[in-house]
Amino acid sequence: MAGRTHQQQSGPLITQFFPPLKNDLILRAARGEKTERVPVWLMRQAGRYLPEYNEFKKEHSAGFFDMVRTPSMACEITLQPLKRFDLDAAIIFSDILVIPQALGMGVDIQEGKGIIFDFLLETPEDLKKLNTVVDVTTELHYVMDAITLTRQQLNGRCPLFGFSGAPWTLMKYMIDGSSSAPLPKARRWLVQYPEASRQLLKLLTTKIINYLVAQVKAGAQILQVFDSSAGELGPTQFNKFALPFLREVAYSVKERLHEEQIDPVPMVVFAKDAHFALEDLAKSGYEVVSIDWTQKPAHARRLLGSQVTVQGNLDPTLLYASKEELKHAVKEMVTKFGTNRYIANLGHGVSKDVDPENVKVFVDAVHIYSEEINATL
Ligand SMILES: Cc1c2[nH]c(c1CCC(=O)O)Cc1[nH]c(c(CCC(=O)O)c1C)Cc1[nH]c(c(CCC(=O)O)c1C)Cc1[nH]c(c(C)c1CCC(=O)O)C2
Repeated sequence: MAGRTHQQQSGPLITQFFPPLKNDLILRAARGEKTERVPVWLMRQAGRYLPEYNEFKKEHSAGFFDMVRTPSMACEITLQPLKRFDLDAAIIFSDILVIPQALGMGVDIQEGKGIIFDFLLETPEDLKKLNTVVDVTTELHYVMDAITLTRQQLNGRCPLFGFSGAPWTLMKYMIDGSSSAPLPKARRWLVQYPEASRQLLKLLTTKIINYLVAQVKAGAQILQVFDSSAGELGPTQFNKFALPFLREVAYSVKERLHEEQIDPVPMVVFAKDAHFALEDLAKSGYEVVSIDWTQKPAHARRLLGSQVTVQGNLDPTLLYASKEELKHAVKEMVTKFGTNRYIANLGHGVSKDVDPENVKVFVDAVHIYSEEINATL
């Protein structure tokens, strides 16, 4: 499968050729095709639980966003977990907060302090502070450069994920400043300022679409949209303020790629804790629905139907269990989901103090058990 893609470089489209793909398991699983084993990757597979990540950061005296903004560094960190584990996908090292940054909200991430914004959106008046005309494809060019470089360095080993935060989750961070704000003002905005909320969500949706299309042009082979704060909304608010924008992202990205004669890529939606939304998510234009660990595999499958692939959902804390317990949990997970239309992952990201050896046990166990199950079919 030769990976042909186009890359926009401040002018006409140029056609780029990347090394042929040797492992397309995840793309096949996303499209609903049979796979000889279940593909596996982990959210936050590059990061602080890897000693080589911490060493790299120290050696270069680099802050998190320095590394994100330097393509050679982002590329090296993206590849770190692939040197240790038999993963079936890479995900570009970056963050969902680059979009608020492009809109003019400075954000930093500091050890021990978490996320720090220069300012937050307090009232609709503050929307005037945003750089609404920004072209994210030029402003975030470093992400596209990192994707192109990483795709070359991967040398066809496995597909590369591009990603973005979802409109609601980005709105939530731009108003509340973190995932654990004591007084959730973002939800209050939806009630008090529904029109301004829609205006902000619409703005984010437009930027996200442009950003995801640019990532595909740069070489991303599959995309994930993180709606990590979806579960904070009840079903009514989710249907009004999250789902329509998630749908627009999926349909518009596909339409834009089609218009520009670029091959479509599978899209994954991760709406964390949105139990009530599974049936709607299955019809929202994404090929894959990623679920968190609080959902029962068989029940989730039933609600999602047979037209989408499921991704997930091991409880991330099981990476602290003994190797035997972990293997048992993986076996149970793969057995319950079955080996068709399934991508194994955690139900959320890897925590920073997990033993990398257990990540290896997780990845290998998915491969071993899914091959065993397939052999009996
Ligand atoms: C909500 C969210 C963010 N970022 C992201 C989400 C959605 C997924 C989720 O819910 O976890 C997504 C994200 N963040 C990161 C990636 C890289 C790709 C990957 O390996 O999955 C991805 C896909 C790297 C990162 N993003 C971050 C790190 C740690 C940075 C460091 O080295 O200090 C990494 C590796 C920082 C980050 N960035 C964000 C948070 C809450 C934090 C932690 C802040 C803290 O507690 O210090 C925002």
